[in-house]
Amino acid sequence: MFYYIIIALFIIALDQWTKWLIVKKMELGESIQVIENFLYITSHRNRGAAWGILQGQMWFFYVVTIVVIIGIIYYMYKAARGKWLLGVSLGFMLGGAIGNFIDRVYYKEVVDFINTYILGYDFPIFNIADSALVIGVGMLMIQMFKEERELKEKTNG
Ligand SMILES: CCC[C@@H]1OC(=O)[C@@H](C)C[C@H](C)CCCCC(=O)CCC[C@@H](CC)/C=C/C=C(\COC)CC[C@@H](O)[C@@H](O)C[C@H](O)CNC1=O
Repeated sequence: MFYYIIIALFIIALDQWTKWLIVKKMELGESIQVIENFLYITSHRNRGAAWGILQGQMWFFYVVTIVVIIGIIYYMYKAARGKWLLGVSLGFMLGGAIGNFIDRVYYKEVVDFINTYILGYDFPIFNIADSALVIGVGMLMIQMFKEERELKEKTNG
């Protein structure tokens, strides 16, 4: 249980440190090429959620994020005992949710800077917290499929 909180704290620290660097070192809209036509660091702000949906609906984001955080901590306490993959995925999601929550409370918008062109499509600019959330969701799905398969094997005898 305790290790998963450490993972979340590490992700929050990394997320907030990178966002602090972007805010301090870069002008809004400034872009630095990392890998041509693939990866750029672009200073960007988003007052909404993914793809900029629900711009400015801060109260909605506060409520949803707090529900998400409480749900993760409860689930971590109840279900993650002994299931390290589940615990790690919850730790990633918790870190990501809190990382963006700090931005929304402090800046009233989220700092984004990872600008990738996946298969030529200009994917929305995101940040470490988003990556941790998406990775956490992905690991949670794997854990669920694993449990599903084990359950089937057990019932099939
Ligand atoms: C990743 C969740 C987004 C994150 O949710 C959060 O904070 C949570 C904790 C609080 C929200 C209020 C609730 C979830 C809204 C669900 C949602 O939005 C659909 C998600 C789909 C997702 C599949 C899982 C795809 C991925 C997208 C992107 C991330 O790609 C890596 C693009 C990110 C860029 O648009 C960037 O500008 C976003 C900005 O940083 C603010 N981020 C958020 O709102």
